[in-house]
Amino acid sequence: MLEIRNLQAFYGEAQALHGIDLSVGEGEVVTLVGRNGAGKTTLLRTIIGLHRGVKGSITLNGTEITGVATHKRARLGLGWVQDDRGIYASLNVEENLTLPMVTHPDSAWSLQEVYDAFPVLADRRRAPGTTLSGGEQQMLALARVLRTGARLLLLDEPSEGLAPVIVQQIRDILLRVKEAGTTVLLVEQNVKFASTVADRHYVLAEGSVATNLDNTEFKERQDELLTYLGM
Ligand SMILES: Nc1ncnc2c1ncn2[C@@H]1O[C@H](COP(=O)(O)OP(=O)(O)OP(=O)(O)O)[C@@H](O)[C@H]1O
Repeated sequence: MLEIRNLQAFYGEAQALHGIDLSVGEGEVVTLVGRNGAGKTTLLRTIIGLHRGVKGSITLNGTEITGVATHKRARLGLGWVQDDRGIYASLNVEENLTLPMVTHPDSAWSLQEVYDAFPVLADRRRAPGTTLSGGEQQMLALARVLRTGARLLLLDEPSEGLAPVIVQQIRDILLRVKEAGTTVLLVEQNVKFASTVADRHYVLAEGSVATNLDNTEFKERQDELLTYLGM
């Protein structure tokens, strides 16, 4: 579904990605792990089209998208949950949920499906974006992208800073998303969380792929990875 070849990204003169090769198959859940500054967020931003200064190839279902505008990439099936969650503070929960453009009606979640999956959003449907807790914001951000019907979700640290009970709910939703056949590429520093949702993992180091592990190998090497990541 997603094929990345020799991807390089720059901030001015400084090179942040040094020739990334990566692929994500249809229906797979794949994580990007790595120390701070390894290039995970830059890679996601490059895939969604928010980063300029890029060389190399990114294809989505066989279509080269490196020169394609971000909104057109969304129409091709990419959905992005950014790390600041991108909630409209002046709108309430339901308005935030009804705003996104549905790009793929067959896989788009209805409001009712969202409320069934995230009861807290149903309870808070009239609450302004500004009053939501971190966990509620993360759920809303995820729910909004599910409303579009995106076929490949790009998530930047969905579990970051959340209470264990919320992390568990996010995990359950991701497992449901996966069961429905949606493909997911996520940045995830929580190794335990990553191992409960993903099929494969790319470990990035200094803008390159250090290693690519299936989930069995990843679990076997969990202690080593935790030490490497400084956790
Ligand atoms: N706006 C920027 N201007 C210049 N350099 C940047 C900018 N954003 C990131 N970088 C550099 O690009 C490299 C990759 O950063 P990136 O944020 O993608 O890493 P990351 O793995 O997502 O780290 P973190 O977990 O801390 O978010 C780092 O060397 C970082 O210093």
